[in-house]
Amino acid sequence: MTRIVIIGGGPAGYEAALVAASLGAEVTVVERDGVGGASVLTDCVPSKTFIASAGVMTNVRDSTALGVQGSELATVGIDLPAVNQRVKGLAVAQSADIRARLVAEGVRVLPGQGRLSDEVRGLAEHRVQVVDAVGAVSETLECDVVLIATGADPRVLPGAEPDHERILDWRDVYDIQEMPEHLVVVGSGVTGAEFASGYLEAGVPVTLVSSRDRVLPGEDSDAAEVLEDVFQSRGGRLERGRAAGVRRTEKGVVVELTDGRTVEGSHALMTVGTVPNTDGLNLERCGVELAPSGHVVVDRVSRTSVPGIYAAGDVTGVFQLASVAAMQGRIAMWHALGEAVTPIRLKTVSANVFTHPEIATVGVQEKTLPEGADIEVVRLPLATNARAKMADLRDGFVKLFARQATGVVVGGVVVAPGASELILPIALAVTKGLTVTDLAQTFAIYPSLSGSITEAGRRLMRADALA
Ligand SMILES: Cc1cc2nc3c(=O)[nH]c(=O)nc-3n(C[C@H](O)[C@H](O)[C@H](O)COP(=O)(O)OP(=O)(O)OC[C@H]3O[C@@H](n4cnc5c(N)ncnc54)[C@H](O)[C@@H]3O)c2cc1C
Ligand SMILES: NC(=O)c1ccc[n+]([C@@H]2O[C@H](COP(=O)([O-])OP(=O)(O)OC[C@H]3O[C@@H](n4cnc5c(N)ncnc54)[C@H](O)[C@@H]3O)[C@@H](O)[C@H]2O)c1
Repeated sequence: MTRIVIIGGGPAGYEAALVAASLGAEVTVVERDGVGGASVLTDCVPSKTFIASAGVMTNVRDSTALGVQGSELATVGIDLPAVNQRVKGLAVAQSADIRARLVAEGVRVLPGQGRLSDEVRGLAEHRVQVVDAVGAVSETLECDVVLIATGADPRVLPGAEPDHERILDWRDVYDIQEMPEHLVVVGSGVTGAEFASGYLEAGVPVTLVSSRDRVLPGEDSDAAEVLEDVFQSRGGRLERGRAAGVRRTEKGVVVELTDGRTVEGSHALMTVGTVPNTDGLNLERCGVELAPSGHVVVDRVSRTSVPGIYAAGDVTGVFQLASVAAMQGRIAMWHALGEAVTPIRLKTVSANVFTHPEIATVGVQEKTLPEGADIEVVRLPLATNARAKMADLRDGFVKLFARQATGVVVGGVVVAPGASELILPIALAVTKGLTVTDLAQTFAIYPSLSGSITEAGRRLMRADALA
């Protein structure tokens, strides 16, 4: 029986464990904080749960336009301790569910910090030590396959170290007892944009410090523009600049920018990226290659430079998404256990920014298209959609990319409330090589936002030259 040790129990680790167990391997997961990983306990699940509450505030605020009375923002508010309790309760419950599933499938779950302890490089067998809370080795596991799935932690900007009271990272926010009087979010990547949008929705004055020309530099620029416009129209403040440091004052915090300007607030939320968790794993000693960024280098079937050692998830820096982490983990196990496996296809990954409105993307994107590429683009503003008009939704659009010659759909962007749900037909088309005609001939519900997707297909459909 193949013996597998997985270090890290987040989506990469637990999904890999489920696959390996179903294929008859002997599987041990070593996890230092809790099954479900940062994804479930501190990052993805908690932030989306918080955003669910904040989003209700937006619905209330916007309902006046639909003729609803008594919905003035002054009369509603967020009960932060109740929201925090809900966030933490849900995370703990989900972690327990995943743990129970692993145990039911015969996976051994060991608490502790895992580290490789191969004494000689290149052996077919590997060793993993489990270190307990006081630093003692509680067990040494011998195995045929190791999966490194240790995730990533918040990057700390020197001079802006979180004090976890006023200078926060995104894992601290569920411990504060009162809503910030004025939140300064530093960093406008996906994490910064989501929290800035969420707190603004919840009624907190927010300043977003963005070191780039546009927030969300990795996203479609039209989508980022919509987001900036909505953020500012709702009272959010954008401050272009790079933070050099953050210091506490008597009343709150001062964010110092590199050009000498300052931004004051009651709290600062640091969202300046992540660092992979590779410290103390003995990777270099065992010959596992790391990129200059510190991420573990893997190929498309999650192999590292050492036979029998795989890596998956945020520690690899390949698209930091729970869905990608999980797929990399599964692929690693299919490969290690001799199953037929398709190498990961990153162009088919769909991703969503949970702001208001949401931004969902899949496939090729405009900014990465080479000059003169054989790609046609159509963009339909949400404001032209009948259902959107009924719900008074004005901000957003559907964008579709297709090959000119064949009509095959190769990418799309949806900016709308619920874009995370609306992207699926485009993702399916991209994954399965469906054409704009396939989309155009699909019945969408009338009236529905998804009608804009089939309409985009029709706009790109060409007359049949053979008709
Ligand atoms: C604020 C925020 C919101 C996000 N929202 C989304 C979202 O909506 N959708 C989405 O797809 N992605 C989201 N992400 C990204 C997503 O959380 C990550 O891509 C995902 O957690 C990666 O999973 P993972 O298994 O690689 O790592 P993790 O979930 O980080 O799990 C790794 C685990 O390994 C443990 N570990 C580390 N070192 C050791 C060791 N030596 N021994 C034992 N255990 C160890 C850690 O404690 C952790 O529990 C978000 C990220 C952030 C920061
Ligand atoms: N909805 C989701 O799926 C979701 C949500 C959150 C995060 N994530 C993923 O997690 C990963 C990390 O995201 P992130 O947003 O935490 O990190 P990031 O690295 O994507 O963004 C950090 C931002 O901070 C900026 N920055 C860095 N130093 C700065 C400074 N001194 N002053 C001002 N700005 C500064 C950078 O320019 C960058 O735009 C990403 O891959 C992201 O996709 C996904």
